[in-house]
Amino acid sequence: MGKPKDKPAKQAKQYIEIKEEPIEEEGQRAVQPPLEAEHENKVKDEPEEENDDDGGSEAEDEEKSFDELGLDPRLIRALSKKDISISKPTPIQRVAIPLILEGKDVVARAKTGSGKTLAYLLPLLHKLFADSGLKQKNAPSAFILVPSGELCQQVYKEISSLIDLCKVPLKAVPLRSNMPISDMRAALSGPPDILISTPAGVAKCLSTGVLQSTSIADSLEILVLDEADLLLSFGFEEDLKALTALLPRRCQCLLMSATSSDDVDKLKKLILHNPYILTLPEVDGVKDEVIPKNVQQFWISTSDQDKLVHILALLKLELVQKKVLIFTNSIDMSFRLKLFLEKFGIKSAVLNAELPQNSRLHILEEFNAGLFDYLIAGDESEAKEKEVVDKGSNADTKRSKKYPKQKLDSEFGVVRGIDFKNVFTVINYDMPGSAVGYVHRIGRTGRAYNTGVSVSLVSPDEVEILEEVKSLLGNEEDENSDVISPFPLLTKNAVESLRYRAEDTAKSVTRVAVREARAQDLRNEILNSEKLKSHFEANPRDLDLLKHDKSLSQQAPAPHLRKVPDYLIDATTKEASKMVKLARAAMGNNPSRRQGFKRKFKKGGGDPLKSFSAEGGAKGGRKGGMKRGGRSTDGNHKHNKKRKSL
Ligand SMILES: Nc1ncnc2c1ncn2[C@@H]1O[C@H](COP(=O)(O)OP(=O)(O)OP(=O)(O)O)[C@@H](O)[C@H]1O
Repeated sequence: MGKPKDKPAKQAKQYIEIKEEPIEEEGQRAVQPPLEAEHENKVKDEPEEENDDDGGSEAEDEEKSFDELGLDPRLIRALSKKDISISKPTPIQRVAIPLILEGKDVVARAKTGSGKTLAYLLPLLHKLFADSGLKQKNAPSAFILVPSGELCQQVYKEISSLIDLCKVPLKAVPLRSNMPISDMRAALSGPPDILISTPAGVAKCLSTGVLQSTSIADSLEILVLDEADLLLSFGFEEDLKALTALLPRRCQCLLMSATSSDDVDKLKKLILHNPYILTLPEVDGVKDEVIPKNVQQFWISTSDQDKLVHILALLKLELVQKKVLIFTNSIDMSFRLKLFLEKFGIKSAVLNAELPQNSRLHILEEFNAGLFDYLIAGDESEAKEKEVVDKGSNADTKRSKKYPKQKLDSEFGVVRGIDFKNVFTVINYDMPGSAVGYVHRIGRTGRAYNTGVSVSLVSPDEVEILEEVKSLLGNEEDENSDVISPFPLLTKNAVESLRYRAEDTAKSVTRVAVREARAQDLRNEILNSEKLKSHFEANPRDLDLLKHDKSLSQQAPAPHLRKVPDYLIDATTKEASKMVKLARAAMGNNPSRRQGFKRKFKKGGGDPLKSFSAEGGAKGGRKGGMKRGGRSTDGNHKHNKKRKSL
């Protein structure tokens, strides 16, 4: 088994800023300052190391393999056997893995989709392989705490597949706080080596005696807080405090997060001990590293009422590539959109906190497996934040209050951390309520260095939040550089050509129709949920049992709405649509080809989104690129100062 060959701190200096907290005096981890208390340790920068005296160069570090990080060969083989073979570590993995193997506490903040899960899972498994069977235990050796049930399942699947592929006798179990106590007891009998749960799940085990605090103190070796920025905001503070008091001094703690926040700081102070803090550097003062560079971000200025016709034009005229994940801020709006799109023959599924968990997991699995192309996610947590900003001005937000909060699953988190596979386009039908919410939503595309696009529909009420996002992601030194540009492929003509049909159809999607569809979907999914439970127990790999993008309206779409007549589409839009299709064909379904595609277009300067001008038609190459001050849809031209290169 190899050892890390370079000092980890040195290894990826060029990618990640490493800060090491000063050594505290020896003490019990159990004696922790209260959450509110000021942490006494100050973060200090690592001493400057101008020259790489170990001979390591930036290029060499980029080439570092998993093997050179000192990981167990079984894990490396397992990575190569996964559905999408993983051969080279991502930057955060390159830095975090050796530190974790050395036993350090680590705080890792890295952009969405950058591979944080494997950054902690691989060294965690490596350590458990080595320790396996050494000591009789009464509780799991590792706890992985996540903020939502979906993430719990996702992490569990990832661990289970690695354990299976490595053929080691380790056991991981996922836990839900709403599980019956008898199920919890059965899950923890043994005990398993790894427990994946929300903090509430662990708290329930403790309060019901399923887990003993002395067993945790004796057995726990590693604690991971994944999506740490959410753990406190999802209301797990008390549960975490209770657990902290039980942590043995030797327990290694890891904290993973895509964004930094006061909550992350609180957790760091509460739980970690002399951690290495891995954070992304601001490259040349540019802060947009939070969102991967390979995601092109666009916006469209529109009134609230016109959002339907705009999204129809984007999807029906094929101006965005599939798969498409669409965010709304309420469940009602999700169903309204689904019903509306159905009328035009566009099938979609809705994901929301009201559905039973089995259904939600199955919807995610089907979408990830490519069984349908459009998923509408009701991201109500963002609406709540937005309500404060909006003072309740949004009609759909108001309507959603009819559905009492307790009906929704409080551990549902549709946005953050969920690894939606191969989503090319994220559309914000409603803008999220916060800039951080925006980062997490957009992070569902461009994962693992694939390319992606985001398009936000921005009404006058939402301009403020757009500005917040711009200032969060923008380049302080060059105020004119737009991180989010006006969407260049949708012309005013294209929108107008669909306006009559869209407005006429929108009238038929009444509140009553929405309410009925919502109730119908819930009934279907409750039935499905039971079938799913038993079916998946018997056939864990079968994805084809139930389809979630079924039509909810009674009538089939009218033929004239299903197909947009040729005479309605102007030449510019046809050209734009053709280019998007060509781009899709060039990429195929294989995500790994996307990178190659991007390189290909880069060389020729012909990425359609970069080179197409809605005014002048597609010309390819730099000359044909969107001009300064060029105009996309009405109202956007003023903001079209300069396009960010990717
Ligand atoms: N070294 C790698 N090479 C290629 N793909 C990878 C690598 N590591 C992870 N991935 C893939 O990248 C995707 C995103 O990884 P992951 O979910 O860990 O991101 P994340 O940083 O946790 O994002 P988020 O902050 O949104 O949760 C996953 O599909 C994962 O399988």
